[in-house]
Amino acid sequence: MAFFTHHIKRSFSSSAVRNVVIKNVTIIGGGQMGAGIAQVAASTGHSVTLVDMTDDILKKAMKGIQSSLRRVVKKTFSGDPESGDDFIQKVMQNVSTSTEPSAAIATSDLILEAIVENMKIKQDLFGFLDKMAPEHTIFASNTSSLPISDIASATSRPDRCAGLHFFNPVPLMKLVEVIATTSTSPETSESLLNFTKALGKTPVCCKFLNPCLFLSAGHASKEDIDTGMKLGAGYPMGPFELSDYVGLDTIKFIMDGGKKEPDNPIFAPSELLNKLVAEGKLGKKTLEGFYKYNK
Ligand SMILES: CC(=O)CC(=O)SCCNC(=O)CCNC(=O)[C@H](O)C(C)(C)COP(=O)(O)OP(=O)(O)OC[C@H]1O[C@@H](n2cnc3c(N)ncnc32)[C@H](O)[C@@H]1OP(=O)(O)O
Ligand SMILES: NC(=O)C1=CN([C@@H]2O[C@H](COP(=O)(O)OP(=O)(O)OC[C@H]3O[C@@H](n4cnc5c(N)ncnc54)[C@H](O)[C@@H]3O)[C@@H](O)[C@H]2O)C=CC1
Repeated sequence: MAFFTHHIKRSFSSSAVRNVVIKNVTIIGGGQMGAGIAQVAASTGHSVTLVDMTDDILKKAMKGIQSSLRRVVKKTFSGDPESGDDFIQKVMQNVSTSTEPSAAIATSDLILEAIVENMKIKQDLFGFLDKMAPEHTIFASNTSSLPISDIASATSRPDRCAGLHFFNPVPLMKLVEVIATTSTSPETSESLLNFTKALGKTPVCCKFLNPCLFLSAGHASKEDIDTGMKLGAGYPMGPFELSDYVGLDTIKFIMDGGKKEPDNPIFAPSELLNKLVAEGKLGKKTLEGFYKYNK
């Protein structure tokens, strides 16, 4: 089990002299995390633009948001389905989508990146956004494992860059890490902290499992490990189920990122994980990973 040590957690002063009140949010990357964050931000009255590479991806993201909202509304508006439908409609009106983000960026208070877990691609994106965004705009990354300071180094505004690390599934998980680098200004941290609270979330720390370590060491089958962690440790999912849920490509990016710590067994390469990713078996999203899933 490894903690995300790249992420420097801090306590933030509540006496910031001035900060940006985040109202307009552009989210780059409409995959499972970006769509979930868009849903929560829109549900709490923020104006959201969700950006991805194709209209098809964005259509799928909007469909996902709508069906997740239906699940939420079933509980929060039980007994009053009409109000539930109204709520969904209002939330959906708060989200627009685009493959060409320049107009949204020009009015954004926050640009939150939730694209593929790759440093070069994230740096390229941040460098590009830096040229287009207004001066006050804060940049945040949802990265699982990459150092925020390296991503921020692609911009001319490291004081307005930070990590904002949500957990999957975003609509249900209360945790968010607000990650300040040594360059992040207190005002930026304060703004993000206030934004996080406005979303109804709480900043706490997170932990992560490398299940392949246990499997390759021959300790047990994946089924037994998952059962043990659920029944014995009280986890809602075992590590293999959770890895499939997160996405094995994302898990591999995280593990590969650990190469900087070659002596740390947590990041030991896993032949099984590499094989599954090479075969396109990325977990739940491709209907096969460690386990097989029905549509
Ligand atoms: C990689 C990183 O950088 C960091 C990370 O995110 S690590 C991942 C962190 N996430 C976790 O640890 C998740 C662990 N898993 C869980 O908490 C649960 O298994 C789970 C909430 C995902 C699913 O719960 P479950 O009981 O197995 O399944 P299910 O019955 O489908 O869902 C439970 C409830 O949640 C709701 N739900 C599940 N997913 C939802 C979603 N995306 N949106 C809205 N509601 C959802 C369901 O509607 C259901 O509601 P009811 O109780 O009213 O029926
Ligand atoms: N999956 C998880 O459980 C968690 C993931 N994260 C992090 O969130 C980020 C996104 O992860 P997921 O949503 O799971 O990935 P995903 O694969 O579901 O979605 C990524 C999306 O980004 C899009 N994209 C890639 N490059 C782009 C670009 N240059 N411009 C616009 N869109 C682009 C892709 O088309 C895709 O739709 C990663 O950094 C990941 O490490 C953080 C917490 C949990």
